[in-house]
Amino acid sequence: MMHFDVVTLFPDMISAAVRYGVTGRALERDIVSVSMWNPRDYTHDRHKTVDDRPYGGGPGMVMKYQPLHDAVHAAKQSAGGSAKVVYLSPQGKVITQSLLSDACQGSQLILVAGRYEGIDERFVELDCDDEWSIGDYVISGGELAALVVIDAITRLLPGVLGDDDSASQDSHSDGLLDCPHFTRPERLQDYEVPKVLLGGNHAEIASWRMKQALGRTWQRRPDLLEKKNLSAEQERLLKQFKVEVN
Ligand SMILES: NC(=O)c1ccc(NCc2cccc(O)c2)nc1
Repeated sequence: MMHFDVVTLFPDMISAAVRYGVTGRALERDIVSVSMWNPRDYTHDRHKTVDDRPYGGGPGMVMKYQPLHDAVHAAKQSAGGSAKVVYLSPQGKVITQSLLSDACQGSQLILVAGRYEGIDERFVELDCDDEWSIGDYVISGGELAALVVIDAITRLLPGVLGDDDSASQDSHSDGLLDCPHFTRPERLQDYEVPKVLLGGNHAEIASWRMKQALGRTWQRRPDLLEKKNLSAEQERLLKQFKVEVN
């Protein structure tokens, strides 16, 4: 059982989003659990203050250390597991499929979702083990980033996806982009389904799919291809793809 604990000022945002699809089924089957911890519940002043003005001036507010620290402490107590605390921010390490598959090994992940201009740096330094980013852009809070992490990790857990190998067939699971997919009708306007997919030759279909994955990666994300050591067969298929497109 993997425990996700989300420290967030908007707990309903998290609980509402994880109820659907793959994550919803994983919750029902107790493969994962998701708990929310609201820093506002760990304030002790009348106004339940979670933010304050930035030292040095400037626009916006900064989340205070103490409510965040106490919320994380409560999350750690709840599952007693070896919890890893991750702060989601544009300043973090950009997540990849391999980083997420490594994260599957742990049993408890505490995800801290910031709002406002950010959080007191001393919380990042003292209480967080890692800082992750879902990409080089800024959104209004870390909650959507936490949901991306929860979804992407949950899919990788054993038993979550239908036939296990569909996760391994995911794009980016072998460092390549996904191949094209088709379903009925066979003909749409002048665009036909590739004939090879209509036959039953599974070996031929598998190599067509690999060729397409290699070709699309070469065309759209050559940076990913740089990182890959291709097998002789993959090199042959990519070469064939390049000939066919020219
Ligand atoms: N790329 C991301 O993972 C990401 C994460 C959070 C976020 N917004 C909240 C926030 C939190 C901290 C600093 C800050 O500047 C903004 N925006 C983008």
